[in-house]
Amino acid sequence: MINIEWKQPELILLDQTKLPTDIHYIRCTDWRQVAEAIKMLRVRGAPAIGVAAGYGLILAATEATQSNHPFSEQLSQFYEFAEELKETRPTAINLAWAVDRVLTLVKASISDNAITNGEALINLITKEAEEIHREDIALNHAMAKAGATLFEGQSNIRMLTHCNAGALATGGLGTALGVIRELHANGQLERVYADETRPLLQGARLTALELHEDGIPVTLQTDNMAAYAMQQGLIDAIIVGADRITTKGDVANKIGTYGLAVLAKHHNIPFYVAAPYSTFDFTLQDGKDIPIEMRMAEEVWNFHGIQTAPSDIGILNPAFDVTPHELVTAIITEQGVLKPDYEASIAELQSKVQK
Ligand SMILES: CSC[C@H]1O[C@H](OP(=O)(O)O)[C@H](O)[C@@H]1O
Repeated sequence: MINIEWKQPELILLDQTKLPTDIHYIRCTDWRQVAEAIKMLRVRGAPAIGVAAGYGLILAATEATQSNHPFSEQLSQFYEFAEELKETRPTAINLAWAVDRVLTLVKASISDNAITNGEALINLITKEAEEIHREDIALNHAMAKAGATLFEGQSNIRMLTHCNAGALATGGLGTALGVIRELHANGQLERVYADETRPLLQGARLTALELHEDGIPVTLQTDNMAAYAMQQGLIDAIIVGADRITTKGDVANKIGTYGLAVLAKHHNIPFYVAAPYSTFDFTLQDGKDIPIEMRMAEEVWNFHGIQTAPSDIGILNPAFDVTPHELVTAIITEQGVLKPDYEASIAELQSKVQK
């Protein structure tokens, strides 16, 4: 399954809301289609929405430069479109990171008079969007290798994961699932316990699908079974992805992650987070300041058209929660494994990736 593919002049996205039963691709020729796909989680996963947004900017620039207006006005229109794309989901920093990376390059090229027309603008954005995608694929492989170092000498590993941090959440192998794939390839993995991950079931629909297709033994459990699995001694380690990590190591990830981290502490089970450098928010120290996306109520009282609760009651539907750094055993990145003191190890990461 191809998750995201740029085929000039279209961005082809696998509609993940229809998995695991239907393979349906969306052919985006308008940046608004990309924005809708991100908002409705047709494409989802922190790195993947960054990659998709990068390609969405090509479509935005194409529309903005089709008018007969002066290039300066076309650029203003492009910047407006870019901001709308950036605002589709607030928590995953990779979306803003990708848009800002392209905009920074565009503005620098404009000020150097390196681009003076629509064609040059589109070519510049296309190259950068493709580079963001290529980079994410490479980062996933490096992260998988780095994560496997935490399990040297171990075998028959039983791993619990939450939501989907796999190929469907990235441009490549996956973050958490990239490490899982590496351990499987090394013959070290016994089984993965996948939380179904209510309300949108990314674990059941996506992670179980990815692992099953790869021949990796997977056991699906409802989210409220995770505590039982740990209490019964079925879990050796937990590995999850992330949507935003602060400079002191607080981690925003899919709702339910914080509860797993508390349980892991209680049961003395290592709790690992896997994320590329583009998931770190080097401007934010405290996890309580991470904006948490509150999603639509019907995602909780309804699933695929089946009503599962009264529709006129109060509904709480935060898409993410924040795990304090004290509960995180290690953070796996493409640059290596970060361990406490996270302020120091994340500062070292920042110096490596921003030099
Ligand atoms: C590779 S990390 C992906 C990260 O994004 C998911 O959220 P969503 O499905 O709402 O985009 C989840 O938090 C994953 O851990």
